[in-house]
Amino acid sequence: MNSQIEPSVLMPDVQSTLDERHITIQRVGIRQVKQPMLLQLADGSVQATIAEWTFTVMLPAHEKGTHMSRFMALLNTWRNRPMTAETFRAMALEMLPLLHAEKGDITATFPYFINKKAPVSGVESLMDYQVTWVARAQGQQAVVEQTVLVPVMSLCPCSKAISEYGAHNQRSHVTVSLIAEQHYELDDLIRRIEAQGSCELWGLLKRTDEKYVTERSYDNPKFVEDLVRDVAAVFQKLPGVVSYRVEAENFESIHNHSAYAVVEG
Ligand SMILES: Nc1nc2c(ncn2[C@@H]2O[C@H](COP(=O)(O)OP(=O)(O)OP(=O)(O)O)[C@@H](O)[C@H]2O)c(=O)[nH]1
Repeated sequence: MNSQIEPSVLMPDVQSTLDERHITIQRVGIRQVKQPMLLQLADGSVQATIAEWTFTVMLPAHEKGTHMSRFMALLNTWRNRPMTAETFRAMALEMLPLLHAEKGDITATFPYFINKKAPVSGVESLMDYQVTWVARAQGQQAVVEQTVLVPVMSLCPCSKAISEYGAHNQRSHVTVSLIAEQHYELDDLIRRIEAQGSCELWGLLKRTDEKYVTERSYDNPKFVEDLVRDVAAVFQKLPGVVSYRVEAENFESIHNHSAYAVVEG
């Protein structure tokens, strides 16, 4: 064997052969890839997190297999570059020529951390929020959808109205998916959503803060319907919004099931 020849050239390349079943595959790729990820924040700092990635492309009917190794190769070239939703979009556009694909999607789900100050004592602690970015690319265009899951507190208005004292309350998950013509920072989206809960959450609370949270939620009761409507009203008014979806799940403390609502606009 000639030692100058790259060994893979001599190997059969099965995925490059012709397929005769005439079936286009809408999405083929890899998923459940866990990798460190750097986020470029608006204040110039960089946050380290870990993302779970999915990469897919459309495969034309005549091609037997995609270039499976190139998804990971793409991720490798981006792994030290701090990401924003905009660079994530650029990554999806870069994937298409690399994979010889007309169409493809990239999804990354990761925890995002905000340093919050408790409402009375001012003690600082981190809160985690689950974020998902989906970039859908076709030709020269790519659209990014940002989804954030924001935990808040909800207190039942009915329970408050019918009870001589107290009211049942619980943790609620408010999940907003947004496609917009202009960029919205994660902090900005999260704060707009948190403001609509009966009360927001913090990682660390002292007794003075706990009193505040208890009274604030009591003064601001919300059904699951109130949560989705109030959050939807915020996103309806934001400039450049193409579409939004607001979902709320209340982990009811008086039931072993959740109350649930969705608004799409
Ligand atoms: N297409 C495809 N490849 C698979 C699958 N499972 C494992 N692989 C392997 O993924 C490996 C890398 O795929 P390719 O990107 O085509 O590798 P390559 O031909 O060395 O690289 P390129 O020349 O860049 O295409 C190959 O060894 C494939 O056999 C599968 O279900 N589909």
